[in-house]
Amino acid sequence: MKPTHSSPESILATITDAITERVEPLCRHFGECGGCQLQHLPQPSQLAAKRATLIDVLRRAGITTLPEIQAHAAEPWHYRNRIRMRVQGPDIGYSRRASNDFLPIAECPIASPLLLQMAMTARDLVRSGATRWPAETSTIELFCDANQTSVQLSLQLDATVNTVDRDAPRDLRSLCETLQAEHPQLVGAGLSVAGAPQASQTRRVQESVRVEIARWGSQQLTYPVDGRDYNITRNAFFQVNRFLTSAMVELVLGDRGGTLALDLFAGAGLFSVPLTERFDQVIAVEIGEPAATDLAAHLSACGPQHSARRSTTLDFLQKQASRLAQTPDLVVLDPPRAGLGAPTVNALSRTGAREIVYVSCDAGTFARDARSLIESGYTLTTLHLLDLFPQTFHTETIAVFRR
Ligand SMILES: C[S@@+](CC[C@H](N)C(=O)[O-])C[C@H]1O[C@@H](n2cnc3c(N)ncnc32)[C@H](O)[C@@H]1O
Repeated sequence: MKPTHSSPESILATITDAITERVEPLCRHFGECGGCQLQHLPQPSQLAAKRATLIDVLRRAGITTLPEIQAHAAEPWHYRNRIRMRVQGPDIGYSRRASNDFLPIAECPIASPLLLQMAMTARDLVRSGATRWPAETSTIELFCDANQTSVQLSLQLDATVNTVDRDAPRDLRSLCETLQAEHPQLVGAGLSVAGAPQASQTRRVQESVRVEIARWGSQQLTYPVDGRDYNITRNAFFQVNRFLTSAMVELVLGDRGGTLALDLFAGAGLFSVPLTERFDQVIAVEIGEPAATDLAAHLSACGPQHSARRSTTLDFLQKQASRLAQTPDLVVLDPPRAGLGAPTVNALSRTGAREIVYVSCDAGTFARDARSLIESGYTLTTLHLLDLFPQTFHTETIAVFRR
């Protein structure tokens, strides 16, 4: 196998340089801001570039026989249901491109319009002295449902549990009440500081360890997808593109059904819940909190035959999967960017699963894992490319493997 020398991002940069069709970027911050890389290309060219990158990355991993790549795209602007911004003084912004320097921003056309408006309102309220950020606020995160009916606010402080300002909970309440008067969609908020990670946690989970020190309002919002209501706790993972969530569920489900399905890296259960309508038994595995608690609540409402396990995928596969009553008909995998890695692929293939649906947000680790799955006897039968992150170089794939 030829080693991969270039990252998918650098391959994509080379491909976009070769595309001659250009459009005027919509955002005044484009070029300076680290968030978007592709606003100068029309969406079909962005998709073409992502398709070429995917093929290239798979080829470099030694996978040359590919099914036809089926592309899926939706509205390329205002799609993000979650934005995470930096706070500096009264201002809100992102990081400058290729730098950690702060860039104050006044617009973000990939964000849900309501979330951007709320961020700007909060900034203006603080600027005017009507309220203030809790001392040491470094990050603001806003999360809404697809229809922008409810919003959760998270503030993160650059402090520890021991150094946090005693007025911080009161400042949070004042900020939320003032903001809610302008935007009644605000349903809840939380204030957190970085917590010490535990040695047993994976890198992805360690990054997100937060200790919540104050709360306001409710802790969840209801996120309807295809007529199913998901109750999502403020900081739990949820797919970020509000226009493509339903398409993702449809692609993962297809016309699948059977006796046993495993949903690994299950989050709050976006795929697990509809799988319970098609399979006699669903076992869903998630390690991160608060997603694991949301998952357990969602699955317990689906019937006693279905279960949520709070575990890493690898631990589950190595310690519990051998005790399964039957071979899984289906395994759904949706890992973070780090992908699976060899130990997980090996443990997975020992389950004998007949079909694997692998949802990936990183072409490089997907290509590595796809090669390992093929070497362990699976065939890549279907490949979808979703434009989940328009205007950026990020790719999302859904791949089906069978044996
Ligand atoms: C990309 S998200 C997918 C979630 C879910 N499938 C969805 O669509 O909402 C990945 C999830 O895997 C969880 N996770 C990260 N590392 C894990 C591990 N080693 N074992 C199990 N879950 C893990 C994260 O907390 C996160 O909820």
